[in-house]
Amino acid sequence: MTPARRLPTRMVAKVWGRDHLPAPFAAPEGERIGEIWFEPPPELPQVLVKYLFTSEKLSVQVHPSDMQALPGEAGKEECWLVLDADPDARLAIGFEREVGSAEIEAAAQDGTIEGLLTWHSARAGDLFYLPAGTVHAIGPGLSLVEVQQNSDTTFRLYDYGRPRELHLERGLAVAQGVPYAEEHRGSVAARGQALIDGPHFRLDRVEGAPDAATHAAFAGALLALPLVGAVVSRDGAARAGAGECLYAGSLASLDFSGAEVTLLVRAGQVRAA
Ligand SMILES: O=P(O)(O)OC[C@H]1O[C@](O)(CO)[C@@H](O)[C@@H]1O
Repeated sequence: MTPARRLPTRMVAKVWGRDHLPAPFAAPEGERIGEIWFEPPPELPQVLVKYLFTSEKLSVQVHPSDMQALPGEAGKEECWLVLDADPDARLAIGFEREVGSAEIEAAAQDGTIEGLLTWHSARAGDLFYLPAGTVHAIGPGLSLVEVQQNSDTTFRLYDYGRPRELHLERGLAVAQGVPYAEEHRGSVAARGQALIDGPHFRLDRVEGAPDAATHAAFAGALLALPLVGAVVSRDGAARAGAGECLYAGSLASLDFSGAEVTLLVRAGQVRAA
């Protein structure tokens, strides 16, 4: 088993990102940072974890499943755990009513697609799981952790006239014109510790040290992201504080005595095609 180590981060500038990030993050002078990625380690290549910080809307977009992805691409299911939200922050997931492909296409072209989507209010602790094919957009004023399949395959349907590439044809081929299923929405208050146990990844939120059930659920390779406090490897070689991410070969190799709130992530049972 390779020793635990802190993962390198990658800051990604986005038109919808922020000039000023909440502590402990800091955007380089003059850069509008939207995403902070933790580079997936070779021992756990299936999942990618990012922080997202918005000041404007993301594109209206959709991702393919593994089955729909072309060679060289990967499917992308994702979930969002909201960390902080402006009082009026919202995100769009799914349609208000069933819509056909022709209607989605026309609405993407004339910009009315925003009005066809369901805009959900978002507060700290809210949780949203997005199966592939779910049309979505994240609104301004949100800080969240995104756990996703390790894939960068995004099809933009509409981008508010911003000069970025659209992928209408491929997006329409995978977009599901249906309302968002309520079962995919949750919260820390309602779900407690085990937040998502899906085909592609598992996400837990642990306060203090993990209990026996969590140890059983995280027997193999995992990522530990402290939100409050710090996690260290028992050999003392690696440490992560808030805003950082540790890779470890097993949960048992980590010491949580300085941890207050930590996210744990591991791969699910389905391997990318
Ligand atoms: O195309 P945009 O608006 O930059 O959004 C892309 C981003 O949206 C997300 O898919 C979240 O919905 C991120 O994983 C991705 O990097």
